[in-house]
Amino acid sequence: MEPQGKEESLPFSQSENLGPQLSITVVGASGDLAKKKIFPALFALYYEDWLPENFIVFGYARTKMTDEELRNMISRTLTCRIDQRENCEEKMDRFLKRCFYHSGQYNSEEHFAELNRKLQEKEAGKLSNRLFYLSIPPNIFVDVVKCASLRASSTSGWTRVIVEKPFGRDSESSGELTRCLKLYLTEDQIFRIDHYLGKELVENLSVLRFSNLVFEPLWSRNFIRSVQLIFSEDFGTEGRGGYFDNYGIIRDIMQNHLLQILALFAMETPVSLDAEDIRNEKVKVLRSMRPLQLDDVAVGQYKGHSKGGKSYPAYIDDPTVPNNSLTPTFAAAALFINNARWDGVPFLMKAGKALHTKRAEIRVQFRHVPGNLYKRNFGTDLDKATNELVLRVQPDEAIYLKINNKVPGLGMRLDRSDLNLLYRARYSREIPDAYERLLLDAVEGERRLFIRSDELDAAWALFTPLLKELEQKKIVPELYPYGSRGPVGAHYLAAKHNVRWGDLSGEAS
Ligand SMILES: NC(=O)C1=CN([C@@H]2O[C@H](COP(=O)(O)OP(=O)(O)OC[C@H]3O[C@@H](n4cnc5c(N)ncnc54)[C@H](OP(=O)(O)O)[C@@H]3O)[C@@H](O)[C@H]2O)C=CC1
Ligand SMILES: O=C1O[C@H](COP(=O)(O)O)[C@@H](O)[C@H](O)[C@H]1O
Repeated sequence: MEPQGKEESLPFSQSENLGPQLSITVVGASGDLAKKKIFPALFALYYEDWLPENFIVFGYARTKMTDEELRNMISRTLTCRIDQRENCEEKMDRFLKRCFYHSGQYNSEEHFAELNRKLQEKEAGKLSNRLFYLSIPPNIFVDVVKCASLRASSTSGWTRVIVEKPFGRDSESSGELTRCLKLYLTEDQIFRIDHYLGKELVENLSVLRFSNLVFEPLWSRNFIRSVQLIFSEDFGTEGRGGYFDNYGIIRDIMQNHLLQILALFAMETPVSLDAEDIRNEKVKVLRSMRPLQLDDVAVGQYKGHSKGGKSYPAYIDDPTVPNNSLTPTFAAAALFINNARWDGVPFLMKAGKALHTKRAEIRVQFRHVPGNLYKRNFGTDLDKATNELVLRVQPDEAIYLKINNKVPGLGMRLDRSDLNLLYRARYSREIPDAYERLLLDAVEGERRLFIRSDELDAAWALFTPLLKELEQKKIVPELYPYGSRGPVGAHYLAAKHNVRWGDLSGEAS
């Protein structure tokens, strides 16, 4: 049965926190992310009364649109977990009445001054906080931050800016972006989003470790043999090839999403749950990492493939991708943390597009049981008998622990079994989208799940030399068929570190 615990913080309507006016401006409102994620997340928060009673949303982009056209766009494209709920249409009508649009250029102070006038009109002289969500390509981040901060900042409350990734392509460009953003904003105003930090299972990682006696004592090189962070998508870069070719899978997924999970996983116990305490510990992990070498990685790129009468394109078939592109769509890497807790433990990362399945998970493989009394029951492959803790981030969120168990009956036959916490069986409530959690945190000024500039610097310091080497040496990625399990190089990499990929063991729960 689902637990009936009281929520720690209450929705606004229940806490009677009418508070100041909140004005959210989605810059790039005509774009893919705004339609797919941001407006649906705002509506879901509104539906569940998490937003203050007096909030408004402005869309801003170059595309000419009236308020009514923006509202039509939102309701037409809106698909979210609330869709089938009671009163959804009625609530949607009320939500849409709070949505407005202003068309302008991204580098025009005058256009942001016009936006400011419209915002002031709606805010009607009340104490107002303003949140800007930069859902635009990175080359215009600084223009927008400049214009918005000079011409459309709140004069009575706070002004915060959510910045989407990518935060640069390497240490240098990321440092330059940070320097330029800080000409107009303080670090406290910048909310760098990594939506993986807003995923339920990623947030739960610390709860699992720090509030269960059975896990924390095992969380070190003494008991853990390897940690695997796995991201796979069963579709290619369709429609985003132009962006992707300039970044590649290491920048798109590893340097941010997987590395953030690694830092959370491996950090020492923070002094408190305060954002700065947590981020201090994450930075220490990132700074303790062994520099990445070329032989710590395997890269791949998908090629065309036909299956069941259907043909799937190669990466380079995308018209926006040059046909001699060496950009990896798959990478596996072995990372090490040079500290007392993790010395010698491989943290294996694997990320790929156009693979056989869509999945994101954290797999913790434990060491062999020393002097295992039941050794002979496992045959020659003792690796098959090690415990493994799996946090399946998506799809179908779950936490399960692989254990050895006696098959009931006479005699002594052992079996691999799971202690399984499957979220959909345990909790009847829906899991909020990561963007809902992160938007709400930004509104509430909770920075725990956002990336601080020193974390970003440390993340780029780790990956930049490797990325440069791959590019300078023109390393040719190993081709793998669309829809396959990826290049064989990933297996050699794991084998070099004496481990196997848990997701390919055929035992995934
Ligand atoms: N889409 C996704 O799934 C994800 C996106 N992101 C990041 O979020 C941000 C937004 O992504 P997404 O919505 O896909 O981006 P889009 O390419 O859809 O761009 C968003 C809007 O920005 C404007 N725009 C696009 N290209 C240019 C340009 N060259 N110069 C000026 N304005 C431009 C367009 O609005 P108009 O022409 O009306 O001004 C467009 O509607 C990006 O930084 C992206 O990397 C991050 C994770 C996932
Ligand atoms: O940041 C990104 O994430 C998406 C995957 O996000 P998910 O929440 O759907 O798992 C990925 O497709 C995209 O390439 C990348 O930029």
